[in-house]
Amino acid sequence: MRKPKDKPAKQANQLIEIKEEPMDEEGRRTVQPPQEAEHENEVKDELEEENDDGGSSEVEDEEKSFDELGLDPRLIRALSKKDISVSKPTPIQRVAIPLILEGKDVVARAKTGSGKTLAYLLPLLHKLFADSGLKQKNAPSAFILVPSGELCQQVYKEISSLIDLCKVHLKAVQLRSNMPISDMCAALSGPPDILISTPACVAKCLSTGVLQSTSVADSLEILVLDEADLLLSFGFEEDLKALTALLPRRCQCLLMSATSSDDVDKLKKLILHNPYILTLPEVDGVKDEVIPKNVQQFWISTSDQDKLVHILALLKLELIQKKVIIFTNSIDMSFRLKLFLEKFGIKSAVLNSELPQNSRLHILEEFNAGLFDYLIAGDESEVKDEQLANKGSNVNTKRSKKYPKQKLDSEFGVVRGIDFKNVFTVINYDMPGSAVGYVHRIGRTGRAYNTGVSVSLVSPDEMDILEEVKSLLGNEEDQNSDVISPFPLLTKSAVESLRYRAEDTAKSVTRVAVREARAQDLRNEILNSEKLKSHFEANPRDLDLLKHDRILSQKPPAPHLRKVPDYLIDATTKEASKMVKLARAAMGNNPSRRQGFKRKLKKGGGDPLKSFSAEGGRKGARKGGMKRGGRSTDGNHNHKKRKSV
Ligand SMILES: Nc1ncnc2c1ncn2[C@@H]1O[C@H](COP(=O)(O)OP(=O)(O)OP(=O)(O)O)[C@@H](O)[C@H]1O
Repeated sequence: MRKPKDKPAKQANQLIEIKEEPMDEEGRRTVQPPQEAEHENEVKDELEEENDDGGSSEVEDEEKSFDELGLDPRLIRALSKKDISVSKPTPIQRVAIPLILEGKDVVARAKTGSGKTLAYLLPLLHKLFADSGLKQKNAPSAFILVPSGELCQQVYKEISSLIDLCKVHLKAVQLRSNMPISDMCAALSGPPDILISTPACVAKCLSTGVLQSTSVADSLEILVLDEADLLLSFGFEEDLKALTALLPRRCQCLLMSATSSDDVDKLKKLILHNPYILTLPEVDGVKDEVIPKNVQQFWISTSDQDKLVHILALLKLELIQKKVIIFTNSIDMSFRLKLFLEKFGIKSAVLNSELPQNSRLHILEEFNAGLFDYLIAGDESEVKDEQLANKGSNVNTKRSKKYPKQKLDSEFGVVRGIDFKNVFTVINYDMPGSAVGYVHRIGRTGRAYNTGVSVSLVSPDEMDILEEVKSLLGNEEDQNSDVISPFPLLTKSAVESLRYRAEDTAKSVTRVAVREARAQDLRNEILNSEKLKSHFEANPRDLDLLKHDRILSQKPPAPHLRKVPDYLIDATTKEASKMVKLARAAMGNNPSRRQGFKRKLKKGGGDPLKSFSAEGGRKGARKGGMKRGGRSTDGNHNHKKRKSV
C-alpha cells in the first residue's frame, strides 16, 4: 500500500491515480484479470487556466526547461543538436520525465504528436547512463515494445541518434518477427542494453530460446509499451502475457498512448504496478483538443464518384500546402488515385501493407527527407482489426462498408505513431472506419509545435463517421462551435472547370490498369527490397537509391493535362491559390519559421484558410478572431463560429 509521502509534488497538467497490484512470493507480477484490479487512490490536479476564448494555456511558472527536469547534461546537449529547444519540453515531457526518473510506473496519455517518444526515451537513457557497466547482464536492460515494424525502425533511429550524440557506450538493437533466427541471435549477443521490438517478436525470441526467460527476469529494468492502445488490438495479448509472467518486481513499466480505450486499461492492469496515470487535460478535459489545436480541420461534401475531381482541384489548383498525405481505405483505391493523378503530372508514392518491409521503411525515409511531396497511404488498420476480431480477439471497432478483404502484414502500421516530418496537409480521400482512426490519421500533421491542415472528402455514406468524429471532438459546452468546418477555398465553379477532364481521364484508369499498376509496383519493390537490404547494410544513410514516386502508367501524361489553362480558373480560385502559395513561401519547410509565421498570422491575419471565403472572396480579419465559414461545394452553408486555433 503506497503511503501518502509517496505522492509526488503537484505536477502540471495531470490526473494522477495510484493503484497497487499483487505480486507472487518471488516478487513477480501476477497476471490479474482486469476486472479484479482496483484503483486504490486517486488525486486530481487541475493546473490549467481558461483563456477568455475558452481555450486553455499552461500556467507560466509551471513551465520548466529540460535542464530543470533533472536530465543528464549530455542528453540536454543532444537535444540542442537535434534542434529541439531545451527550454521547451512539451507538457507530457514536463510531467512524465521527473516521475520516470524517480522510478515510478507511468501511464501517459497525450494527444498525437505531443512528444511522447522523448518523454520516455530521455529518462530511460538517463537511467541507463547511470547503470551502465554496474552489473553483468545476459539480456537487455530495457525493452521498448511497439505494434509495428515501422515504429520499431522509428524508435530505433531516435534512440540511436541520441546515443551517438551523447557519445556513450550503450547499444540499442531492433528485432522484427521476419528476421532469421540467426540474425536475432547475432543482434542479441553481447547483450545490447536496449531492445526495440514488437511483442510478437519478443514472444518468438522467448519460445525459440533466442532470449532466455531467466536472463530476462534477471536483467530487465525498464519495459516500455508504446502506442499501447494498439498493442492489444494488433493481437499481441498472449505475447504480452508471456512476457508479463517474467517481469521482476523491480522492473519499471511505462505505457504510452494517444487515445484511451478498454485495451489500454486492460494492459495497465496486466502489466503496471502502482502506476501514475498522466492524462493531460487536452485529452480528457477539453474534448476537441484530442487533435492538436494547431491543426485546422476541414471537410468537403461530395459524392463518391466526384472525389477524384475534388482531389484534383485541391492539388492542381494549389489550394493546399505540401507535403501531403492522402489516406485511402484500400490498396486498389491508392493505385487508382496514383494513376489518376499521374495523368495530370502529379507524382506520388503509394505506401501499403503489401509491400516488403524494406521498401515501406525506405518510402517513409524518402518522404520524411522531402524527396517527394505526395504520399498515398493505404490505411487498412481497421480491416486488420476486423480480421483479428474474427480470429477471436476482443476488438470491437465500427467498420465502414467500404473495406474490402486484403492480405495484410500483421506488423504493418502507417497511421499510428509514425512521425512523418513536415507534413502540412492530411487528406482523407476515404473517411476512416472510426473516429479514433480519424484522430490518428489527422495526428500525422501538426506534430509538436508545427501547424497543419486536414481536409476530409465525405460522401453521403460516410456522413455517419463524420458525425461520430464531430461528437468525439466537439465541445459539449459550446454546441455552436464546429470543430471541423467546410473547406473554404474550393468553389463549385473551380470543381466544375475540371470536371470534364477529370471524368474523361478517370475512364482511362480502368480496373485492369489498376491491377497491372499494383502488380508492377509490387514486382519493382520486391526487387528493390533485396537491393535496399544490401545497399543499406553498406550505406545506412543513403536515401537516394530508388525513386518510389515513379510513374506507373503505361502512357506518359498528355501535355495538355499537366497544366490547367488559365481561362478555366475563376478569379476567386486564383486569389485563393495565390494566398496559399504566399503562405507556403512565408513558412517554408522550416518548423521554426512556421512558428514565426504562425505568430505573424495571429497578429496580423493573412492565413487564407481563416480570412477567405470561396463564395465571397477575401474577407478582412476581425479583431479577436477571424471569420471562418463559407460553403461546401455541394452548397451547404456554414455560418457557425469556429473555435480559435
Ligand atoms: N520538446 C519538443 N520540442 C519540439 N519538438 C519536439 C519536442 N519533443 C518532441 N518533438 C518532436 O515532435 C515530433 C512528434 O513527437 P512524437 O513522435 O514523440 O509524438 P507522439 O506523441 O509519440 O505522437 P503519436 O501519438 O502520433 O505517436 C517528433 O518529430 C519529435 O522530434
